[in-house]
Amino acid sequence: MTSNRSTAWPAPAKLNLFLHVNGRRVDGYHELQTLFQFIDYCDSLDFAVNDSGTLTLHSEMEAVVANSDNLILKAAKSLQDYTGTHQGAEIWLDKKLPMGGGIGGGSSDAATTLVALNHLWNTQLSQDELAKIGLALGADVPVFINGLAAFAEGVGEKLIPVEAPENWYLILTPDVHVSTAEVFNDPLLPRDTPKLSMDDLMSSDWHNDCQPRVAERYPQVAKALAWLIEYAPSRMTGTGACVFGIFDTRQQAEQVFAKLPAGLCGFIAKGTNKSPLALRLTQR
Ligand SMILES: C[C@@](CO)(OP(=O)(O)O)[C@H](O)COP(=O)(O)OP(=O)(O)OC[C@H]1O[C@@H](n2ccc(N)nc2=O)[C@H](O)[C@@H]1O
Ligand SMILES: Nc1ncnc2c1ncn2[C@@H]1O[C@H](COP(=O)(O)OP(=O)(O)O)[C@@H](O)[C@H]1O
Repeated sequence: MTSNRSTAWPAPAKLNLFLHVNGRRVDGYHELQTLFQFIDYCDSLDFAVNDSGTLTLHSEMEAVVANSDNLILKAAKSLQDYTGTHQGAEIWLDKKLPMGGGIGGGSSDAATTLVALNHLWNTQLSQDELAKIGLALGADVPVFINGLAAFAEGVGEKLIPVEAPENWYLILTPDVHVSTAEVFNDPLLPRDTPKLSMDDLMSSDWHNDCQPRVAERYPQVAKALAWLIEYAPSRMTGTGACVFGIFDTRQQAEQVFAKLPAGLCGFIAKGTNKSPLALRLTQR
């Protein structure tokens, strides 16, 4: 083990408690309104800083995604380029979050890399500067950098912190990869949900406009939702494929989890309005 290894930087997952599609911009991107909340289910990253400037990543996910395509190395390189630092890092990723399921693991890994290396390299960028670098890597990176549950607008970059109920969730992970681009290119995707104002945020009808089309095209998602909805209010997160059921207590979530039939997989997590990454920073 390298002696200067800084360990256990969390990269939490997120849920989109709702995802409303309000319109389509001329550049083809969609105007969204969404409510991001973190859950206490995380990837974990270790970092060892070096003076040679080299960036290396150790991860079992290399079998699925080449290291050169990994958002962790892209984030570290972006921070080097932006700050001009000559420092590098050896990075270890313990991957727990299912990939491509709409819970934001890649974006969260990128955000944790930016926040941790800004700290360990002492490059002293502000949160806003880190969020700007992060946005170029993915629309969901800024919320992970800010570390607070947020109402988001635009393509997800305009963030207003909110206190959402910190429920317990049973999250089901259908074994299917849903392409975000494919969902947004679907001619039948509803794109006309009226915009909410902050005042009616908590009292309005929360839904996910992508859910009906994804459920229709992916029977595994439809099956997970059909089962879960029998026990709790349930929705899809992001563009899928994961779906979550909402519970008041861990015990209620566990009772339903115990009934999970063969062929469905999932996990239990607690919603949290302050990211475990933000908590890690304050503990330093
Ligand atoms: C919609 C969200 C909600 O959290 O879905 P999930 O990725 O979490 O499922 C995200 O903001 C997704 O953001 P991000 O993950 O950066 O999207 P990308 O993969 O870059 O988008 C792939 C493609 O989807 C389309 N796209 C994406 C976001 C958006 N607001 N409008 C779009 O039309 C674009 O064609 C884009 O090229
Ligand atoms: N560190 C990473 N973790 C997860 N996915 C990554 C990572 N780096 C690059 N990717 C790529 O990003 C894609 C989307 O990842 P992820 O964030 O898990 O999905 P989603 O945005 O649907 O939650 C993956 O399928 C993978 O190709």
